[in-house]
Amino acid sequence: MDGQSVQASSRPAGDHIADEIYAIYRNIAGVLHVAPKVIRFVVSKECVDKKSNESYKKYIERLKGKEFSKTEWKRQFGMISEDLSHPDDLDITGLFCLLEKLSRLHDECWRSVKPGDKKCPLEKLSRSDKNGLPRELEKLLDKLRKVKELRNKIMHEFEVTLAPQKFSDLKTALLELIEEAERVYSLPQSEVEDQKKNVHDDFESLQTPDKKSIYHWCTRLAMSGKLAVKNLWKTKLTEETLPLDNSIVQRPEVFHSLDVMVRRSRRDGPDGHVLPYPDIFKAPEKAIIVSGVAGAGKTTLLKNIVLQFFELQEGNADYLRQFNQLILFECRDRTTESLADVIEQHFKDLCRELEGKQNLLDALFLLHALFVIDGYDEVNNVSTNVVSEIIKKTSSSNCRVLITTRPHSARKLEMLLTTNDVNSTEFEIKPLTELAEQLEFLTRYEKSLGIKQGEMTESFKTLNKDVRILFTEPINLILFCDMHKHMPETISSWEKPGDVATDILRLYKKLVTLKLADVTHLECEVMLDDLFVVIGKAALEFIRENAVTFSEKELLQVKRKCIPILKNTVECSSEIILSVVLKVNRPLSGAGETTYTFHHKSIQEMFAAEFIVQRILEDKDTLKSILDAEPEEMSSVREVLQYVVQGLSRCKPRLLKKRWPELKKALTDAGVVSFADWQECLRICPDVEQVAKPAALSKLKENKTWHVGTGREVALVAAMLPYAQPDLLEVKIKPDDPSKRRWAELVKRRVGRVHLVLQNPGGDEYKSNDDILLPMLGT
Ligand SMILES: Nc1ncnc2c1ncn2[C@@H]1O[C@H](COP(=O)(O)OP(=O)(O)OP(=O)(O)O)[C@@H](O)[C@H]1O
Repeated sequence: MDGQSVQASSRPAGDHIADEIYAIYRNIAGVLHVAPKVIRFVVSKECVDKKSNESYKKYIERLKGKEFSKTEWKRQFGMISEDLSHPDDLDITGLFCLLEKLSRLHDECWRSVKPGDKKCPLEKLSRSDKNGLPRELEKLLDKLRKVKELRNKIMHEFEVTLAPQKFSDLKTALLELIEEAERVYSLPQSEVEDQKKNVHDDFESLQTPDKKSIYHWCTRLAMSGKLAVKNLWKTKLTEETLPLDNSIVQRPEVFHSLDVMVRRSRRDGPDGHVLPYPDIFKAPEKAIIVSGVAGAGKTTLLKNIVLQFFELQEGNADYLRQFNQLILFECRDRTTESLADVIEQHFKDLCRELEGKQNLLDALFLLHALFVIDGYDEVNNVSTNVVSEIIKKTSSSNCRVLITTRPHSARKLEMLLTTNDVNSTEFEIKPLTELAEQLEFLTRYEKSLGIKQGEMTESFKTLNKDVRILFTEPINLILFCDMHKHMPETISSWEKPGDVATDILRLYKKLVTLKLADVTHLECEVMLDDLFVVIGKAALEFIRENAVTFSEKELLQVKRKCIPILKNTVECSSEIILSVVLKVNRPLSGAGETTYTFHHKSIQEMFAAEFIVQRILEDKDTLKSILDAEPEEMSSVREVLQYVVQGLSRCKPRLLKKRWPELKKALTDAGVVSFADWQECLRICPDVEQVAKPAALSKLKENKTWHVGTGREVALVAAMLPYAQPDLLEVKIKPDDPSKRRWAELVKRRVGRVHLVLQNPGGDEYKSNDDILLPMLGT
């Protein structure tokens, strides 16, 4: 439903609108209320052998003579929850799925029983139809399909939603369905007449819209809901301000269409199946989790999906047609207390009407709405209630949830969904590992930022492969744009990945210095270091509480701490510094107070890490006292600790060695335990042997065969081999993928065989691949 009003031709506009409203009301109530009633009746006839309190799962298991595992059930009956025993909560799609699967299963039952051989579990359901012939369900399913198709058109295409003719089409389709059911199930004439009469009565009662009915509110939403939400979000999401120099780009212009990998279970990691991101909506599950490391592009993906929802045109973003309303909520929000408040932000005008808020909420859950929730890893005491409310209500509605999270909170999220009986599938954002993808990504920004064509991409190509593996996440590519703009000379000096992170903080200092130079001639270097410590400390305090937004009041406290440092420089105000480091955030919903954030959470984490590194360098306090975190706060500082390890390894490797037991304990307390966790650490600290060791040992514990498929994995395995050797090492790579240095390290460190499969690029099957083969000579 598009939510646009079609203009009247010759009649007064008021009349025409009223006609439209009536038509929408009837159509919606028809598909949401009357049609499911009729289909439920048919389903009840198919299920005469099911005991009334028996769940469909138990019933099907009884017929099949075997139990379903959770995953099997999820795969085959995604829409039907495991303990559902009555179809009241199912809409037309769910009912269709149930009837289709059950009828096929019943046919299977009859086929598997030879006459006189064994007892058929179906005692009441008859195999013959009214004419004594073997029952044939295809025609019934066709009639049902017709109803389902009508429903889809009414719910998804606004021109159809307001077409009066569809109301009578629906009635005809339902009456035909009843007649077909009469034949298949040999129904007595009186029962058929009763059913038909009910349909007539229901359609009659819908002739006069009832303003108190929930379908009236569904109609209101269909008329103006989408437009209201579009007005709320479109301008706010269309532009994107880049982290450091506040350049503005148009989001749709720079959007790089990301791929995702399906994750069957958290333990096994992605199953290697790569899909374009729109395919996530093909999953049958109600909840879609999109996970990805810091800066992988989760929020950006959501924002683009929201924008595309408002621009639905023929052939574009078809995957969003299944939804007719969209609600966006950010877990970092610390002021919106309930789902009703979220609804009010989205539909201000409608909510002004009496009982509007509650009615809209109920109507939304009847319609096919998509709840888009960003950043579950950032959930706080307030937003957790809103998220729980959405998930609870989703379980018994037609809505779906799309929710993003960093990987470490995915397990908690999955549990929240499972306990609320909402099934889910997780998709992990695929890192941009290929040079071609990275260049394509940068080219868009080059164009949007007005940089000479090829200038930035050429500079990127000069990076050695070892450094390039750091740029597999969008946030790092964005920071590369900043580096290219402000400190192009440093790019050529990068030899190792660790060189890059320090330069990001240097870049901030340079930008603040430039700003300060406008107002003072004083030497700022020491002062800047002190200010960065104050800001880093504040960054850490907020992260500990899982807060990425600060209120005006909280910002004031930081400013106060800056004042003594700035005491001699009258002209320098703390505002100048903070304006470079922080960005002003008007709440996306337009309601509530203005807040402040770092340009990106990763940058907040880098600042916090820098503060910790400086404190460790003083070598006075324990890490525990520097972190000052409660046990339950430790998981929030996980990425910060990784940056600390990286920073220390670069500036004082000996100190890192000395403080490693403390750091390792802190990392473990922060939840770094499995191989996947250590691997993530190793991505940020690729040359740190202290990290490589636990990564290697945990990997070996999980698997004795190691697979290597990308240049990034070559580096990872090369770092781990000194500490553990797998039984089998299978390398399947494109010859140009790995860095020469990392590949040579891998070959040298491997004790035992390497099973190597080289995937030469198409058209170059006879490539010599000397770079890969040379290090292997003599091994
Ligand atoms: N698909 C994309 N196309 C273009 N730019 C992107 C894309 N994804 C991310 N970016 C850029 O990278 C930055 C970081 O991405 P984003 O904030 O979406 O990451 P995230 O995964 O949500 O990170 P976090 O977990 O730290 O919140 C964005 O501000 C945007 O500039």
